[in-house]
Amino acid sequence: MTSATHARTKTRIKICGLTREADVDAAVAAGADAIGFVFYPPSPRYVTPERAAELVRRLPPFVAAVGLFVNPEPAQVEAVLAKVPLEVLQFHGDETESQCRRYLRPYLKAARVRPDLDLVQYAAAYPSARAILLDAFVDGYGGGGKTFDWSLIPAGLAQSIVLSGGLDGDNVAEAVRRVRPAAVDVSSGVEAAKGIKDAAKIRAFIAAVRSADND
Ligand SMILES: O=C(O)c1ccccc1N[C@@H]1O[C@H](COP(=O)(O)O)[C@@H](O)[C@H]1O
Repeated sequence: MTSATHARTKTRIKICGLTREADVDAAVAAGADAIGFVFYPPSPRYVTPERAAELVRRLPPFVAAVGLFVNPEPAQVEAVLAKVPLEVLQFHGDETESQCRRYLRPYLKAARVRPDLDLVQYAAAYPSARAILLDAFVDGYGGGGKTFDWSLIPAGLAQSIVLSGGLDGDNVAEAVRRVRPAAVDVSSGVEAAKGIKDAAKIRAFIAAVRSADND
């Protein structure tokens, strides 16, 4: 690197929907920045607070635990927070800003992207969000392994972007080069089956992000 070139800020990487010790260990070993636990009971990746607490204990310092919720009752979030030391909350449903910020934790607000969604207006409704997580619109709220048209992402959103939706080891480098998100989030694209991660796919995903960071 010459004095005229600058290293890019590295794209943060979240691996979501973990249910097994081996998958947590694989994600950490591969260099994930954050691990996500799904507290949405209809999801095949759902974990109980007790199970998530066991898995979080394996995390080294500075790997963040993220809790994913869809339209939760406050009592559900409080019950999880009483048992699981989560650094960040992820709201993937139709929660309002005041519903997201009542827990006094950094949070990501998911936008389910489709052509008729005004993302600038959407992001403006969540000024307290740490980032807006962009996911494809799918039935059932998320985790569907579906990409969306990245050209729908406007420049100059007020918050940082976490890009998700159908990312995998084959497409994430292009996604990072085109969107330059603050972070990427993946579930289906690093799985052998729903809720069962594949260590080789996790490694390939993270290597692809890092190669794009260096372009
Ligand atoms: O993973 C789930 O089961 C899930 C359920 C409900 C809402 C969101 C969910 N996952 C999140 O969806 C996006 C995209 O995931 P994928 O990579 O396309 O499978 C991601 O942010 C997951 O955290």
